[in-house]
Amino acid sequence: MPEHLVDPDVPRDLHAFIAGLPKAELHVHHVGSASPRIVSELAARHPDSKVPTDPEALVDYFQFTDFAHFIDVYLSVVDLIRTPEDVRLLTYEVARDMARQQVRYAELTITPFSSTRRGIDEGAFMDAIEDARKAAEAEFGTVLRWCFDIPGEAGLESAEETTRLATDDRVRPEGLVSFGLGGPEIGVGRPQFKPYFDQAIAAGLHSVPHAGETTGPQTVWDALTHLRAERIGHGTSSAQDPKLLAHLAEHRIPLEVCPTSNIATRAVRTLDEHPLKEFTRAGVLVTINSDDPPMFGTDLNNEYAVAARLLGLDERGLAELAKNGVDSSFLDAPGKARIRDEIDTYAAAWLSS
Ligand SMILES: Nc1ncnc2c1ncn2[C@@H]1O[C@H](CCC(=O)c2cccc(C(=O)O)c2)[C@@H](O)[C@H]1O
Ligand SMILES: [Zn+2]
Repeated sequence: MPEHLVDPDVPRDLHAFIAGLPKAELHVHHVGSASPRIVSELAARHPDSKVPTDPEALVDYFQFTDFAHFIDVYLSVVDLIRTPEDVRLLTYEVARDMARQQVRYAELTITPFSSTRRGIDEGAFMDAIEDARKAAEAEFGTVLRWCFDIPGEAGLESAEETTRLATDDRVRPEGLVSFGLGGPEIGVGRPQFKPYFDQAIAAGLHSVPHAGETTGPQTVWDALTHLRAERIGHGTSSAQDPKLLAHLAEHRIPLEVCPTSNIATRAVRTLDEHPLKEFTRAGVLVTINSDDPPMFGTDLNNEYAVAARLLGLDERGLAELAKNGVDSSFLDAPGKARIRDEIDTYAAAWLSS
């Protein structure tokens, strides 16, 4: 593990336990998962870009003054992905990084609109991700599924296009399981996306919008009411509304919590102010995720270490947290049972050694 990711407040032993713990990741962005090596490789291929080619310089480049700055930088990395081969390489390498962290199953959020509008052919794009998905499963044993998200700030044209790509049987990829909405929330109300989510849900997709990351709890209510959200991306500001917390707990709507992301984008001031503990205290089902790990200088294992510290968890608690991820996923029942068993077997062996 990189030394900067060893939380001194978490015992070394617990870090080691997390590193080997089988996990599911439910909230992680495709382009946002590009490792510094991949980003610098792509930046070198496309020297007209403002993205640094030196991995050291990337660390500074990935320091964000606020959420809008983060999205600017994010889009400069999106600009580096220009060919179906870039897409395939990125997807395959992301799966390799996941496998190293014992991620058995991941729902990867992809924004196909951003690629098709930049000129990548839609059929070639779908072939590239599917090809990488199959290779990753065969070679690394990591099962990937897709969430296609609308980049809300790009307007209803992006909603229209994303919905078409997600629902047209001639283009939608086999691995697609869910439909999302990302990007800035301020000035991008959730209700306007209802018709698109209705279509996606009618086509069999699960609804997983981002909400309450950079705006208040009303956005989470809107995602539940208008977009029929089955899980909430972040949902951070839900902590401000006890009725909402009770609703999420009662209806077992999981939150996809990404603690380090919230600090890096300055959605939350410090980790100690992060509401994760308030969520669990209110009985809300939480899952732990990494969002855009290299951009936020983190990885999924580190997010589990952060959660262990914020929630005061030991090995048993961490195993339960990993099972929350599995239970909240859109994997089929036998697949869920298999990973749950693996977690139990791993934890039992660890605790008896
Ligand atoms: N923490 C996050 N919270 C929210 N979203 C996050 C997070 N991390 C990553 N994203 C991704 O950022 C994209 C934003 C893309 C976007 O806004 C945009 C606007 C105008 C034009 C274009 C374009 O492509 O031309 C794109 C989202 O779709 C989402 O997948
Ligand atoms: Zn996200």
